[in-house]
Amino acid sequence: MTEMENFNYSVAIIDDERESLYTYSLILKQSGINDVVLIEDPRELPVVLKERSFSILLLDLSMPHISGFELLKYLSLEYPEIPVIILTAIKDIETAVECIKIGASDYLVKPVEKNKLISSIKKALEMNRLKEEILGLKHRLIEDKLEYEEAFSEIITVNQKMRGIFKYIEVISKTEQPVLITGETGTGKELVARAIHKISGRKGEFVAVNVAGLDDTMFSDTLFGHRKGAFTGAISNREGMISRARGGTLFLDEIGDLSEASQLKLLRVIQERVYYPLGSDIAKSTDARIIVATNQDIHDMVNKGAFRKDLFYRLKAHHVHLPPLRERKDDIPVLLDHFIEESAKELGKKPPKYPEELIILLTNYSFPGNIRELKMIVYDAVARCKSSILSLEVFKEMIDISNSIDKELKNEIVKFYIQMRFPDKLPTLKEMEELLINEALRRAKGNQGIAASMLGITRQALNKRLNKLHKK
Ligand SMILES: Nc1ncnc2c1ncn2[C@@H]1O[C@H](COP(=O)(O)OP(=O)(O)OP(=O)(O)O)[C@@H](O)[C@H]1O
Repeated sequence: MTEMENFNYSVAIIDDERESLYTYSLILKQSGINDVVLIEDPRELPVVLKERSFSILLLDLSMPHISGFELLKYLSLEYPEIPVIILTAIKDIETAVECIKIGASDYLVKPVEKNKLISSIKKALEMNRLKEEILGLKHRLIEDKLEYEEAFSEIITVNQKMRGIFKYIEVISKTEQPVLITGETGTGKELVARAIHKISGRKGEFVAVNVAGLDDTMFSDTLFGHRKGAFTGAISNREGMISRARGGTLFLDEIGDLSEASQLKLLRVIQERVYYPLGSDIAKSTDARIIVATNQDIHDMVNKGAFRKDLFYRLKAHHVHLPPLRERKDDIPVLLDHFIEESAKELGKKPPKYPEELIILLTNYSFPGNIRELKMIVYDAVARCKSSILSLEVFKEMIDISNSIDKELKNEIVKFYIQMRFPDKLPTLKEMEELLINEALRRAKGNQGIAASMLGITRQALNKRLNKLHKK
C-alpha cells in the first residue's frame, strides 16, 4: 500500500536540484499529500520554519551555502520534534550512519522509488507519534491531574489503577489509531469507549455495534450497508453504521466473535480506510475512529489461530485493559453510594441507608458480573426496600458467597494447596477448623453471618462450632 492514510500531512523538500524537487513533490502529491513546500536554497529553511511547521522534512546532503549535514545538526537541536529523512545521491555507509546518529529518521539513496519513499515517511511519522505519546504519558504520569475530568464523569472510581488508565486514555484519545479495550463482562468497556470519543473532540456521532452472533453477511450489511438488489429483500440502497460514524467513532463490541471473513474486512477498513457495501464493487472511504472491545482472552485466541494475528496487532496499537471489580474493591463503597442514589432517584424514593456490614459482605464477594452485577443487585435491593435502611438479608439472598467461587478463584485455591507446606506432624482437623474459622471471622470483621457464608455453612452451624471451640 503506497497511499497515505491521512492527507493532512505537510512536507518540505530541501534540495538544490530543481528536477529532484519536482520529482519527489510529484510522488508526494500522487500519494495524497498536497501540502508540499519546495526549498531550493537551504539558507531559507530556518526562515520558513519560523513561520510554520511541517510533519516531516526531506533533506538533500550536498548543497551549496549550507550542507545538508550542517542543517541536520541544526534541526536536531532546534526542531527535534520534526522527523528528517535524508534523500541523497551519496551512497556511503559511514555518512548514512553519521546522519542516523545525529537524528535522521532514514537515509535514502536517489533515485528513490515511490513505494520506498512513502513507506519511509510512514515509518518516520509512526515513530514520531510514538515518541510524542511517550512524552505525553510521562508528562501525565508526573502530574496527578486529569485534563478532561468531565469526560470520565460517568465512570465512578477512586481506584489508583483506574486513574492511571484515565491518564493513558487522555494521551491516546486524540490519535487516529484504533483502540482495543479488554476486560471481563460488566467492567465498563463501553463507558470507556464513550469517554475516548468525548476526549477525541470528534464532531461526528459515537456509533456502537454489538457484533456478537453476526455471520459475515450480517456483519457486512450492518456495518457497510447494501446496494439495492444485493440480496432478496434489499429493495433500496441502505447506508451502514460505518457511514453513520463519519467524522465520529465506531465502537465494535464483542470483537472476539467475528468470523474469519469479517476479520479480514475489518483489517481492510483499518489499514486502507475503505469498505464495500454489499452488492457494490465501488470502494467507499471512511474516516471513523475504530474502537473495539472484547471480554474474551484475545491473546489466547490469536495463539490458537482463532483470531488473525495481523488484525490483533493493528487493533492493539492502543490497548486499555480494565481490571475486574474484585481487583479494585476500594471502588465498592463509592459505586454502592452511586447506585443507591441513582436507583432511588429513578424510583422516586428517598435514598435508603445501609448497615455497615454490607460493605464487608460485598467486598468478600467475587462479582463475576462485575459492576453491572453490583448495579443490578443494588437496584433490586432499593426497589424491594420498604424502610429507610437496606436489608442485609436481601443482599445475602442475591449473593451466595460460597457459590460465588468462580474458576479463577478455584485455581487460586488449588495453587494455595500446592504451595502450602504442612509440617511433618500434620495439624488435626480441629486445629485446621479453628484456623479457618478465625481467618473467616477476621475477613468478615467479626460478622458471623458473613463469615458463615464464606465457610459455606449456616450461621447456626458456625455458632455451634464456635461454642465448641470456646468450651475447650
Ligand atoms: N465505573 C463505573 N461507574 C458507574 N457505572 C459503571 C461503571 N462501570 C460500569 N458501569 C455500569 O455497568 C454496566 C456495564 O458497563 P459496560 O456496558 O460499559 O460494560 P462492558 O464491559 O462493556 O460489558 P460487556 O462486556 O458485557 O459488554 C453499565 O450499566 C454501566 O453504566
